[in-house]
Amino acid sequence: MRLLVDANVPGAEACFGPLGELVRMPGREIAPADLRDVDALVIRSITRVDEALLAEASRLRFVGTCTIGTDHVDTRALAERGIAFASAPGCNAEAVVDYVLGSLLTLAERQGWRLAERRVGIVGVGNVGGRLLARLSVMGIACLACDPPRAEVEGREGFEKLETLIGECDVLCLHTPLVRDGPHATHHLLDAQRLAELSPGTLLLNAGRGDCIDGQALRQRLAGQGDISAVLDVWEGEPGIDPALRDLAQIATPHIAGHSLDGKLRGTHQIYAALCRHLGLPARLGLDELLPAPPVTRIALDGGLEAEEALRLCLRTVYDVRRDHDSLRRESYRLGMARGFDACRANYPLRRELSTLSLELGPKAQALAPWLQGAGLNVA
Ligand SMILES: NC(=O)C1=CN([C@@H]2O[C@H](COP(=O)(O)OP(=O)(O)OC[C@H]3O[C@@H](n4cnc5c(N)ncnc54)[C@H](O)[C@@H]3O)[C@@H](O)[C@H]2O)C=CC1
Ligand SMILES: O=C(O)C(=O)[C@H](O)COP(=O)(O)O
Repeated sequence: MRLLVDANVPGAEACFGPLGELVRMPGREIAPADLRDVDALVIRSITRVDEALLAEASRLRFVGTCTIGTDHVDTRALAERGIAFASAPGCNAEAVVDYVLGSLLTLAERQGWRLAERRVGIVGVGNVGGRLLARLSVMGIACLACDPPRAEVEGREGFEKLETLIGECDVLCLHTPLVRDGPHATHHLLDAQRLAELSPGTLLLNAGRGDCIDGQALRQRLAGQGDISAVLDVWEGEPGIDPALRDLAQIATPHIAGHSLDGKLRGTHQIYAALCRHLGLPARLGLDELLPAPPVTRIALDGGLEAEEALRLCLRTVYDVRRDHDSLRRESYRLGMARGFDACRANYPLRRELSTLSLELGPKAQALAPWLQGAGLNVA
């Protein structure tokens, strides 16, 4: 069996090597001719799998994406050809929540506010939004949730309209998939009109898909009135994103919100397990065998910090979102936008999830235990 695997899929040799001949390629460069003799294709979000890519893929029987999002895959075209498909739901959701909390606490520090004073609106309450809602709620942060597809199935209780979130929240977090049509389409979900309705002082964060916001309208809103802030991890036209929008966003990162090593290896392992099932083989390799020990495992706090400061400190021990903001600026100036954007992602430094950190609290810090545990730390 011949497997073609994106060069940015970690753990591929250990997982897929024993199953057949492994070929690695940068995901954006995979072309129809590369699939001629390939039986299984393993990708991330940057390889568009459509009719054109499949034109010469007569041997292809399995496509797996080690990502949550699937908008880059024409699943109907695969089904029509009898090609099995698998994605990795939830694999990097914890990493995205770490990113969101790290970004909010960074802006709170820069702009002089506290998370406790803010009401957070979460749009898209699935694996990512649901975990974010759970963590913020245990931390006592007021939240409103909007998820019309879930409300339709589960009932409206606990869900609000997008207009309510826009009118009542200080922070709006977008965690929706990109859906181009149908009753719950998300393409330009935040269009010029909805962006205009955001109250002054609102913080808008997008870690879903870039096309869920009208980027040109957001640029105009940020540049024109300068009264809202934006944290953007995803963009229209990646990797050649709008440099003006990059400069206007308070935090601008190159689609790395989910890029913890834990999240990426979970994604690889989920696709490995799906491919083994497809082949009727046992998945012999466990996820634990892929994950290395984290470089920092314990941190001790003795008091003198209030809860949000303590969380900011712990988060920055495992992951500092400012590093990714700085590297996008630096690399996009050095190499040009598209090459710089992709270079940050290809050379992404080691990042572990907050849950890999155990926290020891001295007697004076014990009162913080439930709040910090709710935020995602293991409190010893
Ligand atoms: N920036 C990054 O690195 C990452 C981005 N993502 C993106 O975030 C998206 C969400 O991820 P998950 O939570 O894991 O996906 P999920 O599929 O578990 O949840 C998505 C939720 O959005 C809801 N939704 C769909 N249409 C909606 C609409 N019009 N308005 C409000 N809610 C709507 C769905 O009902 C669902 O509950 C992914 O589809 C992916 O595109 C995911 C992981 C990493
Ligand atoms: O899981 C998803 O969906 C994502 O957006 C991924 O975190 C993106 O990973 P890459 O494909 O950009 O490596």
